[in-house]
Amino acid sequence: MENKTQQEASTIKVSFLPLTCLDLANFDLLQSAVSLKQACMDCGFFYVINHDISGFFFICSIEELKEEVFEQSKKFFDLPLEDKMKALRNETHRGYSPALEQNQIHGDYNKESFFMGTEGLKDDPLKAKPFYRPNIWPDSDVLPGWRMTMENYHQELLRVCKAIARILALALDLDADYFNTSEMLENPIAYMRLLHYEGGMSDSSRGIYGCGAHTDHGMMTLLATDGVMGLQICKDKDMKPQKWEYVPSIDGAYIVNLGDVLERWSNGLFKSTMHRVLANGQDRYSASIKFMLTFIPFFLSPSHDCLIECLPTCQSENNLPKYPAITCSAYLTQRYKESHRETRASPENRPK
Ligand SMILES: O=C(O)CCC(=O)C(=O)O
Ligand SMILES: [Fe+2]
Repeated sequence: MENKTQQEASTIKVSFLPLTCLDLANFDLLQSAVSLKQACMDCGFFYVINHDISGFFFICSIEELKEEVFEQSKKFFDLPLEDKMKALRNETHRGYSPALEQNQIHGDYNKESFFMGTEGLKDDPLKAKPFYRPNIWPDSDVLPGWRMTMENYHQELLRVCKAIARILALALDLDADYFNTSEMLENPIAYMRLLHYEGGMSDSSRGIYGCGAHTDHGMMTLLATDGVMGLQICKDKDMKPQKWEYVPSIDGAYIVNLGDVLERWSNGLFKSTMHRVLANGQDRYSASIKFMLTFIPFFLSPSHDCLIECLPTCQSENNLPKYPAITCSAYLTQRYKESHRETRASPENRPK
């Protein structure tokens, strides 16, 4: 735990951060890849716009779906506690997590959340694996259509993630479709988290935050908020005093941040940057989806033990892999344990 002086100093220097904006409608993928590469090396946070994906016969408005997600999310969190507790989070991290559960444990106060993940299809051998277990849903009589909204959103954001992954692959000097194969993004582990910050005030001198400082575990996170300010990032965790910069929400854009898996794969070239949420007394809602992007051969369960290891384009004789290879299941299991232990795992304590 930082001492009081450091914490106070770390919150004095706050400013807004101008971030790169990735336009998915830009046909010049190489140009997009060049600016994305810079953003990923700089801080791993960027905006994505023009993510509505149109096919021959339809235009799917993810923006409309997003609004519905926020409406439905609010309806759920507005339910009496006893109704929400019927969907209480289970051992595979799905369902409702009340505000008090994380209170004091993570330094996250007044925050309630709802988790859902990727489900294995019927008769799919993956279904038996912990990361593919069935979700828990609120009662459909109480919240009709809730489950469908969340499942559609989850599905649509996977398409946005795949579009971003093409440009990320180019930025890493890989083929555009490197991540979009049946071994990878066809079957990703993707956790969605709805959050409701219940209007308390952060107090850094007492280690109280909406969401304490952390890095995200997976490959990338797509974040939408209701526009209430709160998210901050710290580009250099070793700088004293730490400098925290606000990342504002922009209408029609997602905030994307890279996670630890991509930092490992890219041999530290791309950053998984520490971030936190300051609560400012207002209610705040956010929805994030974390893509784990694992090497999972279609319909093969042993794939849970695939390796996260340095990408071929990120190593050379003079730049040897910095992180040992680790199986995906070992890595994710360890990270989940850490984030549910007594204190939130600090970025310094990530598995080596
Ligand atoms: O609520 C937010 O703005 C950020 C939440 C976050 O960092 C996360 O879900 O990992
Ligand atoms: Fe996060």
